[in-house]
Amino acid sequence: MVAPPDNDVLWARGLHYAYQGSPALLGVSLGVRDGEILGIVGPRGSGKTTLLKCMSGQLTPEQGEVWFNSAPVHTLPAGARERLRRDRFGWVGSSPELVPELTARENAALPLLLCGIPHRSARDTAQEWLDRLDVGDCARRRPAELHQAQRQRVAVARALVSLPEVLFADDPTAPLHRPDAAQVLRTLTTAARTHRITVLLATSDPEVVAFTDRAVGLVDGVRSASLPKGPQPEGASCPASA
Ligand SMILES: Nc1ncnc2c1ncn2[C@@H]1O[C@H](COP(=O)(O)OP(=O)(O)OP(=O)(O)O)[C@@H](O)[C@H]1O
Repeated sequence: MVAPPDNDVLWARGLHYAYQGSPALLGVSLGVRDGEILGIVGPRGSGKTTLLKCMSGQLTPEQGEVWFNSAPVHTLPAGARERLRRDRFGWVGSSPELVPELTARENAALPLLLCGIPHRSARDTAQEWLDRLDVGDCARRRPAELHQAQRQRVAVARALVSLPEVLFADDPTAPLHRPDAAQVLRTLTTAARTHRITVLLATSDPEVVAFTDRAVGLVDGVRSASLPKGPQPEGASCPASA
């Protein structure tokens, strides 16, 4: 094994992964710099989710290596990978997987409570993130009482509340209308830049590239050329309160 370059917080080399023999990744290599917001752009089924899961330690690649802060992830035992994901990484997917019995604020506070933060402090911090994402007034409601877009904002708050070192965002705005999506992306990327959170942002929407520092393409499990950053969508540069 050869250690990755020092300035890459996350680094993958030659990742291969297949589902029951059907290939999803065919030798993907990728370096992510500290504090960078990196877009991974590709059509449906191109392997974005599989790549994020391999890089976050949720899946073990069949071939290839993943390194985080110059330490190998792909060789870690399951328990250590679980701790890494809980303590250092955040994840938000394209559908909000909230705990139905908990309120929006309790859902958003979960990562803090799991790290042993006292209840009151966790609740207050969760409320701040719900406010930033414009769902502060939904704090006491349970997921079934919220619209899909509100649930997704709660899921984004939950992903950011513990200020992870790396946030894996897998098409986080897929269930949102365009203006909603732009606002959530502004809050997410502003928070990441303010708190120096490294972000891997997978999307099938080329317009999302405007919110990233750099973007790479993925097609049929293979990296394509890096994508140019287009103009920001209207209002994308407005600062969010994060
Ligand atoms: N659990 C699974 N079992 C079998 N095949 C899968 C599974 N998950 C993904 N695949 C297949 O692997 C390939 C890559 O899927 P993946 O979800 O990583 O792509 P994606 O770019 O994230 O797509 P989407 O935008 O639709 O989420 C696709 O052909 C998909 O059908």
